[in-house]
Amino acid sequence: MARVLGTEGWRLGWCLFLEWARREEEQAEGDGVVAGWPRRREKTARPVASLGILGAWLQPGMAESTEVRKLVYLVTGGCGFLGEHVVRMLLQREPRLSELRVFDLHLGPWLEELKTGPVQVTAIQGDVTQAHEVAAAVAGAHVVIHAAGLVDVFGRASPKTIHEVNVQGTKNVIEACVQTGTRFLVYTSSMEVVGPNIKGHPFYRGNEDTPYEAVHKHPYPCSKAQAERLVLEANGREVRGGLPLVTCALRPTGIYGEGHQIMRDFYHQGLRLGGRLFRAIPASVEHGRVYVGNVAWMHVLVARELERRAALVGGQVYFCYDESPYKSYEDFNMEFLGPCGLRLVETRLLAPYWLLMLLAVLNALLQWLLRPLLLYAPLLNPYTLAVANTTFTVSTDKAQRHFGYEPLFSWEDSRTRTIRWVRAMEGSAQ
Ligand SMILES: NC(=O)C1=CN([C@@H]2O[C@H](COP(=O)(O)OP(=O)(O)OC[C@H]3O[C@@H](n4cnc5c(N)ncnc54)[C@H](O)[C@@H]3O)[C@@H](O)[C@H]2O)C=CC1
Ligand SMILES: CC(C)CCC[C@@H](C)[C@H]1CC[C@H]2[C@@H]3[C@H](O)CC4=CC(=O)CC[C@]4(C)[C@H]3CC[C@]12C
Repeated sequence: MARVLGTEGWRLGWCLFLEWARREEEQAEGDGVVAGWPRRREKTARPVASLGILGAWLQPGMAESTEVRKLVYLVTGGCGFLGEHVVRMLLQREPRLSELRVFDLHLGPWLEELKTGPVQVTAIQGDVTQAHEVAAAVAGAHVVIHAAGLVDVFGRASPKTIHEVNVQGTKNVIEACVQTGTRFLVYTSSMEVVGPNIKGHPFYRGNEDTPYEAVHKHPYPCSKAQAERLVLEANGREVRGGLPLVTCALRPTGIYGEGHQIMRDFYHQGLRLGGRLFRAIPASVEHGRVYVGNVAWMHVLVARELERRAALVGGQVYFCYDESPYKSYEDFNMEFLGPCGLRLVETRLLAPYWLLMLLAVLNALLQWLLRPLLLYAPLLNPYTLAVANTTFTVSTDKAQRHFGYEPLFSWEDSRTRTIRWVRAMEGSAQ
């Protein structure tokens, strides 16, 4: 990551240093936001001041860097499936990072190994529904990537809890930015904000401007849609110090890759069924998927560009896309599970759609009946069946046009990495 300074590098380094010194000086004079960046907490406010003018170049691991490390990022939900990839991507690809705060309800042990590098990694165990915890974590951060959320379409959590985490949690993040002077906020939204809708209308290779009747009933897409609206409406609000908040929302389709719990579930189910999975969804139904590394990369890129291209990117939504092929949900999973020894058995004649819907409704009924005794939350319910059974794919270049996004991982890379991860799971069928 660190590059050796040549003549050009020194010139660039010197310019960056002057700009850094100017901002530090302005920050020391005023109480609040200066030149786009808010004041940092005292603990991290002047990490190099005592080392003198060349202090920044003398920090371990920074001596040869062309960039001055000065930015503080906060990732909420940083220990989740996507969050972990965002955290690792920031450490690898954001050379201006000085501190990375990882905020999550449940902290992962893997965070420990990240604490030895040049970036200060601060693990914060906290709850987004608690405004004071969020404000304390946000204070002094330059950029917030808000990926925390309750991803539940199986009826594990109550609609109230989903709303509290996804909507109230997002409100808390926005208010914390406003109160503390943090100017840049990236929200992890979802394709579910658009669809599939309850009428089962197809969305075929659509983009951000494709008209679609977005009607939600399920608590998860409802909450994501509300939270996304709050984030976009907050764009331009004045934050502490007088400068405007710049926000945007990324809408991934179905994310896959290392750490994907549902892929793990399908894999283990296949093993239990003697290496077989039974097709439930017609192969002709296309379901949009995107590799987690590319979703993380898009977050890192847009966060970087929010200041420079505030007028263009602020208040915008972007589908998260890459080169993953358009396939049905099950056929796509077989791209990884097939090479790991599972096969997809064709059962269309045995399991027509009406039968699947009947089973899904029965599951929902059982869930309701058993709720006082135990939590029954199978993958198949009327909502998941409708989502899996409705074509929903995106085709867009908006992120490429607005902030230069190109997938970092090719389809071949994404596939290879995911297969390697499945194979590494205990009890591989190979
Ligand atoms: N998995 C997918 O296919 C997609 C996910 N998304 C969105 O991406 C984001 C991340 O999702 P995943 O990584 O898949 O889910 P995940 O469940 O693996 O990660 C979410 C993280 O948020 C944390 N969290 C939950 N409640 C919290 C609270 N009250 N306070 C603090 N942290 C809390 C969890 O502990 C978890 O680490 C979510 O906002 C989700 O809506 C969007 C599109 C697709
Ligand atoms: C045999 C069954 C019919 C197959 C069930 C598969 C389902 C569990 C999954 C099919 C589509 C998935 C959803 C989709 O990828 C979009 C999503 C976006 C999000 O923001 C959160 C996750 C999810 C709702 C995802 C959940 C699992 C499926 C419903």
